[in-house]
Amino acid sequence: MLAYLFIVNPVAGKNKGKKVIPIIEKIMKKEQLLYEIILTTKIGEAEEIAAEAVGKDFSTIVAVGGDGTIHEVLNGMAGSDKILGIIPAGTGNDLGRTLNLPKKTEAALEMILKGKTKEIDLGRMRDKYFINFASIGLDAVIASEANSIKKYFSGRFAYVVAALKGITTFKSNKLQFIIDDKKFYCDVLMITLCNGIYYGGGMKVAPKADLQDGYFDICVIKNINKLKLLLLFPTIFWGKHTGYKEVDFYKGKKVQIFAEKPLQINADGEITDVESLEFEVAKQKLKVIVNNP
Ligand SMILES: Nc1ncnc2c1ncn2[C@@H]1O[C@H](COP(=O)(O)OP(=O)(O)OP(=O)(O)O)[C@@H](O)[C@H]1O
Repeated sequence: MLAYLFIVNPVAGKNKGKKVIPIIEKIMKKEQLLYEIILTTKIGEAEEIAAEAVGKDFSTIVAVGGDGTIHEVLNGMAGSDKILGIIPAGTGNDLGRTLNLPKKTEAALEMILKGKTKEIDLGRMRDKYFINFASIGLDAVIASEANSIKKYFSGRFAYVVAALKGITTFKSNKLQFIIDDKKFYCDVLMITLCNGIYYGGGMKVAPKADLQDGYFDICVIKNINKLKLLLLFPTIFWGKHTGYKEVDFYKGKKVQIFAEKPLQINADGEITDVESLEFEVAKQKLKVIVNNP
């Protein structure tokens, strides 16, 4: 049976989530397809709804919202054979940018109904998955600040405001990290494990990242003085930070990070505190509906 479950975050994208519901209903009724729409009422609920849907007769689970909603939905369905559809309705929509998904709801839904899929890697840290990226350091601090102000500003602008605050106040971390079997020790501002290319509302952090290659593209920004950092940071929007000598790139399937003090993690834009920092590319991929498989 070809049935669709739409998990809608009504408050995503400054309430854009709520506005797309009539469009979904109109098209699904016109096409006479079986569907259900469930609205989330609180943080974390999309994961519970998706996990329940895995045991039901839905072929496709559609996340309607931003990167945070997609992150929650995929955590509920990872490891199952269900297909993930995405209707971008967030402020940043960084995964949609990497996947080149249509921004208009009608076009995104049309693509979902065509149902062409791509098998995409997932990152895993203990029992949690991420699809776009996970990062520690300056970025997690900036993202946490951006999350609190993005009710007032657009995704990219909120990130820039938060970045200016973070850059001027942040202190680097001396840490050891191991990528597969190779050990590194340095004073870092941030480490980002990228599956997708973009984050932070369109920053091209890992221009060569490939969602299907089975590897993280790991971007390490070492400690530099604040003035140089102010110059470097905006270049990430165009992927031009790759030319700085303080920026290193690696590829790896497993990454461990050992820090002197506990760090926050930013996974797909959601901030969490964790004790153990161990990441790996998950064994099982996720089928995601795209325009051009
Ligand atoms: N009914 C709700 N009320 C308040 N928050 C909710 C509700 N449903 C979901 N959320 C939370 O809203 C947060 C933001 O969602 P999401 O990331 O999808 O949108 P966004 O922030 O606008 O987009 P993006 O992450 O692409 O910038 C998520 O952490 C999610 O858990």
